[in-house]
Amino acid sequence: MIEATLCFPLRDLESGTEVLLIEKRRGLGEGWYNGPGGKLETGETPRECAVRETREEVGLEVDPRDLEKAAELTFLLDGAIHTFCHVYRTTQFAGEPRESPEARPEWVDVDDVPYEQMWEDDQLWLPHVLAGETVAGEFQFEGGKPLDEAAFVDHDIERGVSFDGAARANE
Ligand SMILES: CNc1ncnc2c1ncn2[C@@H]1O[C@H](COP(=O)(O)OP(=O)(O)OP(=O)(O)O)[C@@H](O)[C@H]1O
Repeated sequence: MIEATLCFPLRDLESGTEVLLIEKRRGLGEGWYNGPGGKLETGETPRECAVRETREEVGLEVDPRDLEKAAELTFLLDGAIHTFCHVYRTTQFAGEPRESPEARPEWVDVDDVPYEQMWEDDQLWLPHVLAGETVAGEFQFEGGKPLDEAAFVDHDIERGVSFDGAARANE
């Protein structure tokens, strides 16, 4: 099983709230929009991973204490867990987004997210994350690897879940 993270930086403008998305340039989900994120390295906590991936992919500095846990997503492929993903949002960050070999960053209005150019499951959970809610979701794909060519067949979503238990403070 792959353990991964996604981080959604948010900023308030007079025109509304914007989220920093990336257009992924290589690897899983290439060509699609997503948040900065990726797989945990050995010995790394999910928060540390989200901080590192946000720095590496778009050049923003985030303090792990400013990351708010927003979702836990389980992606199943042909009945087995393929990826478990920790999702964070933050309104606190330093620096200006810059391009990297992995990603092209783009601020988009939260009401204008390009769901048709994203993973099919994103439209089911990301609106809640962007609205400040918490989500636990399970998403089933079928048809063999790679995951981004498999068919999305079923899902189960719980909203308003708590991730704040003391034992989970580092997640
Ligand atoms: C199935 N539906 C999905 N919906 C939304 N997001 C999804 C996702 N499935 C995977 N993700 C995310 O996609 C990133 C890939 O991780 P990432 O390490 O960049 O993968 P990639 O294969 O490019 O590997 P390397 O760059 O070699 O590490 C990682 O944040 C992961 O949480």
